[in-house]
Amino acid sequence: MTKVLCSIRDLSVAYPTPTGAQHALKSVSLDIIAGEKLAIIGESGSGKSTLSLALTGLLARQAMVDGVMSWPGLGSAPRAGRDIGIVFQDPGSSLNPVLTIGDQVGEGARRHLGLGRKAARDKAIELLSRVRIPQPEKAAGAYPHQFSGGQQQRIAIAAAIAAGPAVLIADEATSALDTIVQAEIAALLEDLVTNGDMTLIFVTHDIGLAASLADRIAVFRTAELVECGDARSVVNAPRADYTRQLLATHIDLHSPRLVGAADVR
Ligand SMILES: Nc1ncnc2c1ncn2[C@@H]1O[C@H](COP(=O)(O)OP(=O)(O)OP(=O)(O)O)[C@@H](O)[C@H]1O
Ligand code: NI
Repeated sequence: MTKVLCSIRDLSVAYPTPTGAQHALKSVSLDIIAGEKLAIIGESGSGKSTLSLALTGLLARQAMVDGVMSWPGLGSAPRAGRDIGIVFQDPGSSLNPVLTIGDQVGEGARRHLGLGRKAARDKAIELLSRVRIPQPEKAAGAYPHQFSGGQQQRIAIAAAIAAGPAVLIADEATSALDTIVQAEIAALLEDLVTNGDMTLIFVTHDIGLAASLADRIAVFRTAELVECGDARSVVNAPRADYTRQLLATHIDLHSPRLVGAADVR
């Protein structure tokens, strides 16, 4: 049975600009199902990050918000860091260069789960091993610059899931990485969700990556949700012209991956 984790109805978000309010989301309605992997795709500026921030409760102060967002699956709005974790494109911006990664990963567990120093460190080591950082005990004492970009992103993911959130949002979390590392991070996210009873919201430009990872795909264009459905149907039988265009562009660029991932014939 499907359980609705979050129900979004007629959500609009606008930002003030010198020429008046500009919509980043326009009357978006969407249900997020508990335990699903939902990909949010669309071109730059379509509102994907605005939706991530609205879900996390981290919208900019000047954002004007209308509509309803309810969390029947949680009972109340999620607390950022506790019930909902988020990782961004650039792990450098979420990791503090002067703190050991053990301290950073353990921080969420200390703050939200009330663990003491020693327990938080043990938890950090467990999480680092879960995101497959080699030699996690040793790694816990090291600083971010001692790791590659892909490893830093794994560390940021470990920190985001430290408090055991129900939802993890990965906002272009793989975009800055090369293709192989990108695929590894996507596989890690998939594994964490499958084995961790978590809902994954995966924001990307890349319909191929969305098709290979997600159960459902929501397609955004200029602040509007143009279609949302089962990943296979969105890829094999898109309803919106815009989705067809995205697929056509993708097939030009990377047809083998998309074909392999989604059985497009
Ligand atoms: N804090 C802000 N203040 C003003 N305008 C903003 C703010 N954040 C986003 N916008 C505007 O809202 C629109 C949607 O932005 P958003 O970041 O949600 O898009 P996106 O789909 O995530 O794009 P990208 O793929 O480039 O990350 C854009 O026109 C953007 O310029
Ligand atoms: Ni974005």
